[in-house]
Amino acid sequence: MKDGPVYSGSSFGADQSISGEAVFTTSLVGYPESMTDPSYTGQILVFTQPLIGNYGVPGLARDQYSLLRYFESSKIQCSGIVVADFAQKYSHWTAVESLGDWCKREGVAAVTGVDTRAIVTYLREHGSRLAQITIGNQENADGFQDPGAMHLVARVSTKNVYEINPGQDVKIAVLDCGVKENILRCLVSRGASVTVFPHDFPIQDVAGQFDGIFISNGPGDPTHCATTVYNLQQTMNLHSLPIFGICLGHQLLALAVGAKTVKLKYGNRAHNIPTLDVTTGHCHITSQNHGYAVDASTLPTTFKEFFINLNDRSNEGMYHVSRPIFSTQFHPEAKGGPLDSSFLFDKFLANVRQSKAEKDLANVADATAAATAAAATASSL
Ligand SMILES: NC(=O)CC[C@H](N)C(=O)O
Repeated sequence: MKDGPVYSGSSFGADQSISGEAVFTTSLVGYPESMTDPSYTGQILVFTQPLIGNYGVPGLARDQYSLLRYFESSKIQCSGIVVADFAQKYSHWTAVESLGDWCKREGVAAVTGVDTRAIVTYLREHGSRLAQITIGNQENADGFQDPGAMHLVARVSTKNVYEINPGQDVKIAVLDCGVKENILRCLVSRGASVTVFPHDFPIQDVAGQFDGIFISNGPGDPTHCATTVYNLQQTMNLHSLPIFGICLGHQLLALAVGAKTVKLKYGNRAHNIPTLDVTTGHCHITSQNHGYAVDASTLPTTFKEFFINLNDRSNEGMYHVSRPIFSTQFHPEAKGGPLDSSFLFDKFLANVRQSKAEKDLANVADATAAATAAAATASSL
C-alpha cells in the first residue's frame, strides 16, 4: 500500500508487477464477471471471500445475440487480484481453465496466501488506497499509478458504432462508457434493437432516430467525462426521449443536470446491498461496484431521489418528476437472485414503447392534418 503496510504472499497469475487502486469486494461468487467488468479498470481487486477459483473460469461462448455468455467483456479488466486461498482444483460444467491459468494468459497479477482480513480492515480504516503488486525483487517501473486521475472511459469505450438485434419495434442508443455484456443482453432480450456509440459521440445529433437513450457503467471518476456530460445536457434540452443510466451512467446524468458527485471512502462492492425504493417503501437487495456517488443534496428540484443505500444512506438513484428519465447507482442487470431489481429494465422498455407510441400517434395526426389540408387546397382550386 502506498505509504502503508506490505503484505507477502505467492503469485499464481502473471509474473507482472503492477500498480492500481486497491479496493475490496464482499461478493461470494462471480469472479469471472467482476474481473471482466470494465468498471474495474485500473483497480486491484481484493476478495473478502477467502476461497476463490473453485469453479474455474468459463470459455468465450456467445449467446444468440453474439454477446458473451459468462463474461462482462472479452478480457480481464482489473490490474490484479488478491485472494486468501486460491483453489488449485476447480470444478464446474462451464470451466475451461483455472483462475491462475487465465490470469497468466492475460498478463494479470494474482496473489494468494495473504491475510485479506487485515488488508480489508486497513482499507476500511484508511479508505481505498493506491497500491502495487510486485513479484520477487522486481521494481514496479510505474510507481503508484492513480486510476482516479486518468480518463479511463476513453480507454474502454467502443471506437466504432455497432448494432445488436436489428429490426425490432423499438431502437435504443447506448452510450458505451465501458458497458457490461449483460446490460446489452437485458435490453435486447426485451425486444429492443440496440445501437452502441462511443462515450463521446454527439448523441444529441442522432437522438431523433431512437426511441430511448441508455448510459452505461464505466471506470474512474465521472468528472473526467465532460464531453459526455455536455452531450447529455444537449440531448435533454433538444429531445424528450426516455433515458436510463446505470452506475457511471447515473453519475453522468446527475452531473448533466447540475448535481455533484463525491468519492466514497472505500466504495460499495458486493451483491447483497440493501437499497430502499423511496417511491414504494420496498427494500431491494442490489449488486454494486462503485467508488463515487451522487450527492443527493445537490439534485435540482426537477429530480427526486429514487433509491437510498440502507447501509451508508448514500444515493442509489434518481428520477425526473415529469419526464421518463431515471437512473440507478446499483446494477439491476447483476443479481444474486433470479429477478431482484431487473424490473427496472421493464420500466425503461415500457417508457420507450410508450414514447414511441405517442410519437407514432403524433406522426399519424400530422399526416392526417397534412392530407386534409392538401385535400382542402385541391377542392378550392
Ligand atoms: N460500475 C460503475 O459504473 C462505476 C462508476 C464509477 N467509476 C465509480 O466507481 O463510482
